[in-house]
Amino acid sequence: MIEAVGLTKRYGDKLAVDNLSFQVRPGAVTGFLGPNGSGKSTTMRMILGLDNPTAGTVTICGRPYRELPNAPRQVGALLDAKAVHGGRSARNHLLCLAQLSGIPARRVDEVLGVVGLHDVAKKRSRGFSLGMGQRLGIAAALLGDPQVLLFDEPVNGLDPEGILWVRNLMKSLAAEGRTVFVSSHLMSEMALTADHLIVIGRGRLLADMSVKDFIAANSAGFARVRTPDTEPQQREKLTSVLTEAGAHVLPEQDGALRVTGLPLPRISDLAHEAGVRLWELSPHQASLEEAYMRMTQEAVDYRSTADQKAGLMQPLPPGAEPPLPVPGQGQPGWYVPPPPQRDERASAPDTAQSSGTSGRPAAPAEQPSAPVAASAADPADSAPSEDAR
Ligand SMILES: Nc1ncnc2c1ncn2[C@@H]1O[C@H](COP(=O)(O)OP(=O)(O)OP(=O)(O)O)[C@@H](O)[C@H]1O
Repeated sequence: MIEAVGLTKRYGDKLAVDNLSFQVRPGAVTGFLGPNGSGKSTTMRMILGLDNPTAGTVTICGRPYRELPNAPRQVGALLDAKAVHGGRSARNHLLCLAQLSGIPARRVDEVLGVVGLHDVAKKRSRGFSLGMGQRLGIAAALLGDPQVLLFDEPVNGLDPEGILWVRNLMKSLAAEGRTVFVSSHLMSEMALTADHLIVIGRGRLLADMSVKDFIAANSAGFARVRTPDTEPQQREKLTSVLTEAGAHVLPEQDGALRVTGLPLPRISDLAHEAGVRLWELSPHQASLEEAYMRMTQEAVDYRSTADQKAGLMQPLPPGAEPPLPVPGQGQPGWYVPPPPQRDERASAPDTAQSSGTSGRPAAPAEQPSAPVAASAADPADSAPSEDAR
């Protein structure tokens, strides 16, 4: 169990972490989400004793990291996969970490197998790809077979097979009763991996709840309605009928309508009364990404501006019309999630009003390629020193 109470970190004028209180419990994967610069890495560094809090406390199993007996055997962490001596081989890097923590050498070969680096164990890590570096960092985190694991962006640079492997690894570690705290910007992956979420923005706690509750609290279900493509007037008629009845109707790119504010049976009745045939009437649940975007849109520090591409734009061909503006775009609170993908439609919940998980299929039951053996490296060896960034 990790517990933060009033955790605060200030760098000069910058309040990086602002009075954070939360618990990360064993037996579950807890996702740590927040926009760029929101304070996730700083929080993780304070958990690991690499930064001192300006105020507040954070403990692991009731003690600050630096007071844990044989901490590398209790806590494993991947903070910065690049923080490796490039001239050392993968095996030697892990051997050094193992020797510092009194971990037997055979454990190094075990974790090299677990992360799939056995064949390149004698190669210098300098030549490793981004994904291989991530795997080496994960191996270091697993080295001491710790009960508490922290991973900062573990799937960064991994290929699809690697992402699936990390997902199953996290879940297996949690299923063994370990505490697994993982940060990521990949919402679709978090929706499949995490049980619980801690979301921060500008250093402050925005949410501490299950993935299911988070989506339900930050998004609304909607109905997708499609009229015959061959009769566009039916679509217009239905749009005005539904709008008059109090629905909010948004056109989707493929010609369907996204309807919120009315239950599915009512949409069906109104269409029937108006003599509009329907080719599709389906319930949809918002994704974790949509819910996250909604919650954090006020807490984003680094946002790209519209790229005008003034000098690059081709003039429109004669007779062509510029794209239609999207209703509400640019207004405060505007956010239109992307249209659902086909596989999401296939796995949507039964009613537009129901809450639930992301609406995606459950994670496949693949197991990691080798038995999960966990362990820890001393994070102090693989992360920059305090305030050194
Ligand atoms: N050593 C430092 N000195 C000064 N400011 C820092 C230092 N470390 C972090 N910060 C600032 O604290 C804020 C939080 O940074 P942090 O790296 O914790 O965010 P993050 O949520 O991990 O971001 P990202 O998702 O981009 O990795 C940022 O504004 C960052 O510039």
